[in-house]
Amino acid sequence: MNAPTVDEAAPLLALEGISLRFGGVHALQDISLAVRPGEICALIGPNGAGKSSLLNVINGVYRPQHGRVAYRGLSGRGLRPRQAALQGVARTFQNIALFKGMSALDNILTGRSLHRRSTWLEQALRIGRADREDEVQRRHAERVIAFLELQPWRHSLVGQLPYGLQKRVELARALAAEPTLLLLDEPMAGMNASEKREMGRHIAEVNRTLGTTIVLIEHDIGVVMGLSHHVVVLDHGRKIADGTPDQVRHDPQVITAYLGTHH
Ligand SMILES: Nc1ncnc2c1ncn2[C@@H]1O[C@H](COP(=O)(O)OP(=O)(O)OP(=O)(O)O)[C@@H](O)[C@H]1O
Repeated sequence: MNAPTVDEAAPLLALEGISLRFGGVHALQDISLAVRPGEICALIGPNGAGKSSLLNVINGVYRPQHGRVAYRGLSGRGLRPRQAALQGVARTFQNIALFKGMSALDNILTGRSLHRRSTWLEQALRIGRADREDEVQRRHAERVIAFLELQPWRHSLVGQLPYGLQKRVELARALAAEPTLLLLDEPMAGMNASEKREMGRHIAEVNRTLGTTIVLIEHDIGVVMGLSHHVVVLDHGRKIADGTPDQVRHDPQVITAYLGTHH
């Protein structure tokens, strides 16, 4: 997979000195990092390193005790989740969070909710703007479905789809929101090798074709190194490396953390 040229402009997202505690647990300690527009940035590290917590700080689910989050000209202790969504941050979850009894298309349509102008009453009665909007949202969802090659399953109930396709529907739902920054929490967890290749291809395509900036958590180092422009390594809540895949691959601290010989 060829990495696209990454814009050298100012960061889209900058974290400065982020610390997050849960009681006595220091989930994140003094984390600073910058994500440039158009890049795929991977967060890697052993279990419990703080990767999911960091995604939750970025999209405002967790508010750090210390530090600043700067995103698209907004800067502060962190965004609120709704503010983050309105500012173009979308995410997927480690454990699939879809409506299993609904079709793939209807799940993907839920990703369009922020783009609706009609009130819930207009939507419930299917009157006024709601009717016209339905058509627009559906057309948009169909474009995402085509882009991620999900057409054969658009009317299938999500709960009946194989795991790899459910993960792709979840990616589609996040993409339906037209995000500027897409956060993917283990998009390939639990997949076999060919499903991982397929998902890696789609993620690269989203980045390359739509220009979406992506921060992803992934455990499979082979996948990460082939897909990402930028890799940040966390261990026990601290950042231990930050650089290109090649720089990180040869970092002695990273090798030690992964071999687990320093604890
Ligand atoms: N809501 C919470 N309440 C209490 N402790 C938490 C909470 N969320 C995370 N933690 C703790 O913070 C630390 C970092 O957890 P986090 O889930 O961010 O790590 P991770 O790198 O994503 O791990 P994994 O790879 O296992 O998903 C862990 O010690 C975890 O137990």
